[in-house]
Amino acid sequence: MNPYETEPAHHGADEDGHRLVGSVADGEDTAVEAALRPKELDEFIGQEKVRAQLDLVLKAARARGATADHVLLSGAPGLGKTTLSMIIAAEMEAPIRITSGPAIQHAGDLAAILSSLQEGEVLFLDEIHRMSRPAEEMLYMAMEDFRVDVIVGKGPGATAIPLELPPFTLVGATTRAGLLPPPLRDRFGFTGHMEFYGPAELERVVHRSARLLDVGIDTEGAAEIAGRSRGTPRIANRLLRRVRDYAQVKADGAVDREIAAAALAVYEVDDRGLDRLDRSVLEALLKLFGGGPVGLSTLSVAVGEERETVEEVAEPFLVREGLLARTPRGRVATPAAWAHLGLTPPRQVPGGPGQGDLFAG
Ligand SMILES: Nc1ncnc2c1ncn2[C@@H]1O[C@H](COP(=O)(O)OP(=O)(O)OP(=O)(O)O)[C@@H](O)[C@H]1O
Repeated sequence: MNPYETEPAHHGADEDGHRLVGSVADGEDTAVEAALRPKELDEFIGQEKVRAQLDLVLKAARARGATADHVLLSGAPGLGKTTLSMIIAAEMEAPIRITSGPAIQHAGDLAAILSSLQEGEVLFLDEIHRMSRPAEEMLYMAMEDFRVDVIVGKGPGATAIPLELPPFTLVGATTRAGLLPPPLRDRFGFTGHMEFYGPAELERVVHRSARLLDVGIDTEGAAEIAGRSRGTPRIANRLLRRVRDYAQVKADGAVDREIAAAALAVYEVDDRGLDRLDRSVLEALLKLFGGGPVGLSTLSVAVGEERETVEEVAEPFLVREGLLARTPRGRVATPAAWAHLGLTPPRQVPGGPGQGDLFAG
């Protein structure tokens, strides 16, 4: 692990990338996403607040003939941070360079990138919170003074050679703005928080992508996919591609509610966007432990998964959906979880311990 990493390693990230409902990009996403990215701010669906704020920042910079202020975008994977950074560059009619925090291990790596930027260029730094500390410190000066000190030599003979940089716009992306050290956060002129998308917005994403992929889809078919997309355009686009396959093989290629539901049933994505892993966690919690509380380790053994997989891959969405709660005594199912799986909660003995209490800890 990188000694400078400011966040625990993403045990779950690789696994998440292999799920149909994972929000991290997989190989196929990378290949297809370029074609599906909105190219202008007006084309970008949802995120009204961020869009309106960014629109002002960019228009003002353009009117002044200046380079736009540095922009920080925070939000979960797949919500459109890369897409927005490309839109920023397009709106500023500037070229864009794309890199990521983990790719910059040494300050020298960053110096090489910064010193080759053109005037006005947009530098997109994904996962900026995972950059090494020395690179981060170099970035402070570059952002503020458009200057870096390049250290030449080692030990007592080392000298710092100042290097002027052309003005550029840094667009940093992070899953959690709170992970950034305050001096770095403070150097951004504008921070946009990306929210999960609502069903109506996701429907628009599905319709737009279907048009670009030349897939016939009706309103109900799009709604069916949107409702299972976990608030995330990347997942909506991925589900659409799988539904398209199904429609081509099993029907005439057109997508309606029935086709979408049947296709996603094949892939075990239920009407709320839960997949096999999510449901097996919920089922174990409800059927084996009476809804909890049950400790994470016990729950993970029961599901046959690693602790990290349950905690980092399955739970965040279950918590967000209000199906599972993390309490000091262990994991607890909510009434919505019982309802979602069509099960009836056991009757609690007044004052007595819940069945799952036996397993808590
Ligand atoms: N507002 C939107 N309107 C239409 N499509 C969108 C929107 N936001 C994202 N998408 C689509 O979702 C996909 C993923 O978006 P993007 O790569 O920008 O996400 P991201 O937040 O940068 O993810 P990561 O953090 O993993 O890099 C792209 O194909 C993009 O076209």
